Amino acid sequence: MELAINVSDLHFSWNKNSSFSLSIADWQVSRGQKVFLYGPSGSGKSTLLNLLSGVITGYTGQLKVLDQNLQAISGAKRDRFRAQHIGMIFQQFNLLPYLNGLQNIQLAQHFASGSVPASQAFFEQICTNLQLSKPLLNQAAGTMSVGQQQRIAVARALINQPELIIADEPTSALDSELRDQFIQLLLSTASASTVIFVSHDKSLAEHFDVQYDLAALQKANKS
Ligand SMILES: Nc1ncnc2c1ncn2[C@@H]1O[C@H](COP(=O)(O)OP(=O)(O)OP(=O)(O)O)[C@@H](O)[C@H]1O
Repeated sequence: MELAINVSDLHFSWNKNSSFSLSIADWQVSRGQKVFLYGPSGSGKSTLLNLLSGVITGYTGQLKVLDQNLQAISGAKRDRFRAQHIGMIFQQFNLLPYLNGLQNIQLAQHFASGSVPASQAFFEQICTNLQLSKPLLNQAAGTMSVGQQQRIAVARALINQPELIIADEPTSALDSELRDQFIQLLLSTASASTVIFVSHDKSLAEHFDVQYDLAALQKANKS
């Protein structure tokens, strides 16, 4: 079984005085698996995602993401690895408001320079799946509705065909019907990728292959 994520004896604290620490003794995610990760506020979901994407380091134990030990390489290499292999979707989408939809998507391609550029056919497939019309691609992101921004953010995360997609509470601004539609859209467009999707909302778990409660994952490992 090829692994996308392989964790053993992972331990992380923000600093010596921090009351919070994240410890996972053993956790594996296979390539292509669609994973739902939930847990209450403050349980460490964003901290774990930041470790998985190499945004933070300074942990002890083993953490391999797509067979790469992100702590063993330089910050610049980590940034390049993230741009080329990981697509990220955040709660606030992080689009640049003065750029249009297309330019926001192209930014991801710019940062991933060195990887094979997406073909026009793949770009068009993403636009069709995510219902991104030409007028929307030409519209400034700052003037888009939340749902439109979200679809642009997904296109940006998928355009480099990353092996791993990390989504941190990307549905919190949507009502429940749009939430389900959004997840189906994301999972069908990212069918070849491993997806780690984080939310407080357990009712979304049914869309995924496997679900983890982060608090239980930590406790189970301690017992
Ligand atoms: N940069 C930081 N420096 C120090 N402590 C931090 C930092 N970021 C987060 N923490 C602490 O780490 C703990 C876990 O936070 P984290 O954001 O990972 O939780 P979460 O499960 O994602 O929460 P939420 O669902 O509310 O977003 C919290 O106690 C938080 O205060």
